Amino acid sequence: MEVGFLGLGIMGKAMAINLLRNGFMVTVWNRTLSKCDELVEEGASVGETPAAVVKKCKYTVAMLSDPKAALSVVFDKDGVLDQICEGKGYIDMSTVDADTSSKISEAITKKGGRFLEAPVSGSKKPAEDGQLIILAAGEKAIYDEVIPAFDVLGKKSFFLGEVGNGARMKLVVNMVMGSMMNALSEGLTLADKSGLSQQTLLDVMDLGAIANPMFRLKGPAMIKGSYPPAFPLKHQQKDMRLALALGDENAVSMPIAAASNEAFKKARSLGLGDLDFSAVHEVFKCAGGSNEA
Ligand SMILES: NC(=O)C1=CN([C@@H]2O[C@H](COP(=O)(O)OP(=O)(O)OC[C@H]3O[C@@H](n4cnc5c(N)ncnc54)[C@H](OP(=O)(O)O)[C@@H]3O)[C@@H](O)[C@H]2O)C=CC1
Ligand SMILES: O=CCCC(=O)O
Repeated sequence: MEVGFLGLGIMGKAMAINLLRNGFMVTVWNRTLSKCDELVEEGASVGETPAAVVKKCKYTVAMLSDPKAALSVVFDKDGVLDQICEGKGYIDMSTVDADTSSKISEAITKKGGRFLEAPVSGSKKPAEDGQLIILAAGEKAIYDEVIPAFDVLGKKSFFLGEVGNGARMKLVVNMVMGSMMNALSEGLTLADKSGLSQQTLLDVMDLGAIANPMFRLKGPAMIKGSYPPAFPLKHQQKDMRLALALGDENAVSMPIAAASNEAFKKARSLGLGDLDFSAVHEVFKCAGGSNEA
């Protein structure tokens, strides 16, 4: 199967490499074109523009930072819309809101193309290992056709119905995850200020009902103040913002998510946006003071 891939950031690069290593022919494009070089070494071809990629491939996948990027790659000059037509499919795996996804879907289908949104749960390592969780929605026929690619990228795919449901599900999941990260940061800071060992706190939690892979993976690095980016904090704050907007639309009160969003915003204002989202811990350390050296 020949697949186009637009967006070679942390996630897109790992996903495109996985496709190449599993026998797919992949044509890549990235706004910063030099990022395509590593993919070429893995056997990819390069398209000069999103339109050139769509022209060449029956299916094109996008993995872009946010709604602005997702819209720009479709609607701008030399974008996806220039070449999308009957017989071609566009699969947007970026995390965006349902409105953005619907706008893209409408424009693609108006030109005879087919659209699937398919945001993912799972971060850099699951992307490298083909262990993502895929939250697809849109046209079922294209979903069925691209299952071989999803089977390479992920460990489980869900088809959630009409366009927008994949985006909504993804935002709810990340809203919970972001709030959990804030609770962990607060707990680590409280333990430290109370004279307790932060590592012992992690050990205790890992044996009980609130044990989870995220605390296990991120906790030890957070104690050390180390935040190499797997999921950039600026993207987590974007997801919190979009989840809060979904709450507004549905009159759902979300005080925990709102407080967490404030902490992520504060972290961005401290220049931590490109670090891992666990760097929100620094906000709590600043507010609470730290007994760590
Ligand atoms: N990292 C993670 O753990 C996860 C991320 N996600 C979601 O996946 C998406 C990608 O995340 P990730 O790979 O981490 O992000 P990165 O920041 O690493 O990569 C973002 C990508 O978007 C491109 N981009 C940004 N703005 C524009 C624009 N205006 N026009 C064209 N391209 C643009 C970047 O291009 P350039 O290289 O030129 O800057 C880059 O290819 C996001 O929606 C994120 O929320 C979902 C699950 C997990
Ligand atoms: O959107 C990012 C999700 C990160 C994760 O699921 O670990």
